[in-house]
Amino acid sequence: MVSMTPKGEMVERFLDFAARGDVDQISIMISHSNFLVNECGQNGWTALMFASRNGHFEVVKALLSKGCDKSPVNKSGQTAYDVAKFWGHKHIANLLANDEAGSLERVLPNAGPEEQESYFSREFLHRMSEKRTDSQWLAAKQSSPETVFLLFFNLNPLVTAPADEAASGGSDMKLCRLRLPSVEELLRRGDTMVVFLGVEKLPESHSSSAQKDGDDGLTAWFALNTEQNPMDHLRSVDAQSFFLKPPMPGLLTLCENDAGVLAQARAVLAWHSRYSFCPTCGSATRADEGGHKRTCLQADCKSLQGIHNTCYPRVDPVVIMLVIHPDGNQCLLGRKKIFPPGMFSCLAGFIEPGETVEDGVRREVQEESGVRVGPVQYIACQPWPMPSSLMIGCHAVAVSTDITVDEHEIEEARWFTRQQVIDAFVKRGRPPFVLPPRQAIAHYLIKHWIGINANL
Ligand SMILES: NC(=O)C1=CN([C@@H]2O[C@H](COP(=O)(O)OP(=O)(O)OC[C@H]3O[C@@H](n4cnc5c(N)ncnc54)[C@H](OP(=O)(O)O)[C@@H]3O)[C@@H](O)[C@H]2O)C=CC1
Ligand SMILES: [Mg+2]
Ligand SMILES: [Mg+2]
Ligand SMILES: [Mg+2]
Ligand SMILES: [Zn+2]
Repeated sequence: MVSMTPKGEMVERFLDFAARGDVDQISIMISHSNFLVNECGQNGWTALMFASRNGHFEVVKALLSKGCDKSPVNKSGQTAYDVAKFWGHKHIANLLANDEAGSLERVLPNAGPEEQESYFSREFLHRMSEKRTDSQWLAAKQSSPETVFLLFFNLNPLVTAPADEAASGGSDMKLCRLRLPSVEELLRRGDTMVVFLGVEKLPESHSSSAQKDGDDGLTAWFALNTEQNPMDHLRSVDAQSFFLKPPMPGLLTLCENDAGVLAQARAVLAWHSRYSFCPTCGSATRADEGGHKRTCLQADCKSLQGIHNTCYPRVDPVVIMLVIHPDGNQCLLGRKKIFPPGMFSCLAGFIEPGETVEDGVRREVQEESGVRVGPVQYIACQPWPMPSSLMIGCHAVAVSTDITVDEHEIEEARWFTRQQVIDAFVKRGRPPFVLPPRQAIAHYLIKHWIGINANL
């Protein structure tokens, strides 16, 4: 054991008071020895970092009032602000945020605390769920020339490429917005699935004076899916349009604006194609409520009693997590055999019945990598229409570091340093690995981690 100088001992005592939130002792010690406010202990942490880690607002305030410097970083490159933010002490982070030393947010503007818009999450339609039971209104909208129809063939959407495909690098595909004359024949066919998606949101200035002849002036959108080739039944469709497949990576090539409505439509249509018979008794079912419900036709079926949740479209919750090494300076990424060469991503897994998000994170990480996880923090989520997952994105702190991969699920898992991750982002030299695509929440979780670690 290395012996400490009297000054070193005093610093450690001061830091201990800060970590424990003892504002009285902190104030007494500062009044005798003001230099303590900027001292760091053997592990490289200042009193401000300890107080920020443990959420001691009064200590942070006392330290700041004595002119303590907010800019020092610990061995992981984190300021006190980063530490407060990571551990979810927002009021402390706000107090520290006025610091000119700031964080990487200026460099990585997406790393802010505001709600994150993810690919597949943009909603430009108002779902108008109250209209799903209004069959007259739905029928009127289905025969209106203003109505927009999106067409799917075996769940693959009809799209057009941007005019200058080369310039857009093959992305920014647009969903074809078809009108009634194009799809009239398909609508008459009994095997076409029809789902009401919503109406276009109106500008604030819209008033009821826009209504004419009993028309509410709202533009409705529907999604259609067929399992028979629809080409012979379509009229006046752009010759350049085509069905986008396979879904991965095809669906990631849509423009941001269309990705959200695609996610909504595809998930509901996929549910219809997988649940055409009653999952309880096997009888035939009928699509109701604008395609948002399936009702069993067997009058005494159990599915019609109590909470008949089998009758509604499914959403499967999936946890996806960036696991951070106990040293704060490395993260755990894995690769599945089906990933493109060199790509590593966050671990992920389906939540099991009766499980919390936090427990799901701990179980999946341990199953797939053998690493044990302590604190878990929710970061952001993303609908993932393959076919209808909701990705719940978290950061999680490891409490063990040895890796044993479950070879059925993961080919390899490795700890990568922050520097290696940054090299992968900026593609410096020969990057040590390839990041998941920017449209995937895994990409955001990794970027967010770099963003909350300032001063890199
Ligand atoms: N947006 C993003 O950034 C990312 C999205 N994902 C998505 O997350 C989802 C889940 O990730 P994944 O690692 O595969 O999950 P898991 O680790 O839970 O493993 C999936 C396997 O578990 C079985 N399984 C258990 N429960 C379910 C369930 N409720 N539904 C389906 N299969 C189940 C299946 O086995 P079997 O097939 O043998 O029956 C499946 O292959 C996938 O859809 C994946 O595409 C994953 C990573 C990144
Ligand atoms: Mg798993
Ligand atoms: Mg998994
Ligand atoms: Mg699983
Ligand atoms: Zn039934």
